[in-house]
Amino acid sequence: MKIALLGYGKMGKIIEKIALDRKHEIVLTTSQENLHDLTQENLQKADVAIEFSTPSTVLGNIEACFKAGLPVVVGTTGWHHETAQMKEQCAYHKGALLYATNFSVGVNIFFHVNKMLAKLMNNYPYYDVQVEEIHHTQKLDSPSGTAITIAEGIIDNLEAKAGWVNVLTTDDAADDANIPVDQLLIESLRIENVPGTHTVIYDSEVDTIEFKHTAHNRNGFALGAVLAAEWIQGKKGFYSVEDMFDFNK
Ligand SMILES: NC(=O)C1=CN([C@@H]2O[C@H](COP(=O)(O)OP(=O)(O)OC[C@H]3O[C@@H](n4cnc5c(N)ncnc54)[C@H](OP(=O)(O)O)[C@@H]3O)[C@@H](O)[C@H]2O)C=CC1
Ligand SMILES: O=C(O)C1=N[C@H](C(=O)O)C[C@H](O)C1
Repeated sequence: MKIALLGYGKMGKIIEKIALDRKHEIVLTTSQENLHDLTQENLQKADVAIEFSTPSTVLGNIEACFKAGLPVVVGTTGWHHETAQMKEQCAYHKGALLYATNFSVGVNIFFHVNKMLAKLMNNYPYYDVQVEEIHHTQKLDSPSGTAITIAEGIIDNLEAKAGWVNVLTTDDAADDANIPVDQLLIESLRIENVPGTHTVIYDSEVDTIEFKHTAHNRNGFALGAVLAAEWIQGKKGFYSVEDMFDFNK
């Protein structure tokens, strides 16, 4: 498979290595330095694009792929409020897009169990719940896309919570005193070199239940993105990673 890497930073470089190990070819890489290479002609040399850039550049890159008729796998986070618009664009261009806030198998298992746990916790209303995410200090968006997916999984399944609010803190003690009880707190912490840690915390007066995923490195995210690029070949439509990792089977 011929791959265009849109965004060639921490993730783009690991994706390149894994793609080459899986016998794929990289025909285009783009970063801020060579944006002039992002032409229809260059995109059309690829079978698929893998997009890991920035929240402010992702939408333009997706549209460029749609216009070039190129399927695109999107890992960039921080654009969840534009999902409906991108779905419309995808349909208009008869494009193919697969998006995940997190491509690792472990986190996708976590997403699945998180929903089951939230449903169960309706029976135990004396537990309050919050989400904590920790990432490296270069991260541009907060909360993380993964934390938003976790929060949505809780809100859709736990009657006590109707929405989420984010607090970005520098220490480990977010002041949640002013947060309405029907809102789910997502606490974001930024600590050097942390690839991504997410914890769902159910707390009562007598105990605490913690459900936690810790990424040891970025390889799991990158492998999932390459698997998604293989999966989307020959497909049309707007997909989420749940279509690829179907845990309901
Ligand atoms: N879904 C998932 O599983 C995961 C998602 N992510 C997300 O992926 C994104 C990228 O993460 P990461 O690689 O760590 O970030 P980096 O900052 O390391 O890399 C971002 C890259 O995007 C490049 N870039 C900037 N503008 C453009 C543009 N217009 N077109 C193409 N590339 C551009 C930057 O170029 P330059 O170097 O010149 O500045 C840089 O190479 C983030 O949104 C992050 O949250 C991260 C890990 C896993
Ligand atoms: O920026 C990152 O690094 C990561 N971003 C994704 C997110 O926002 O959830 C996925 C992963 O946690 C790493």
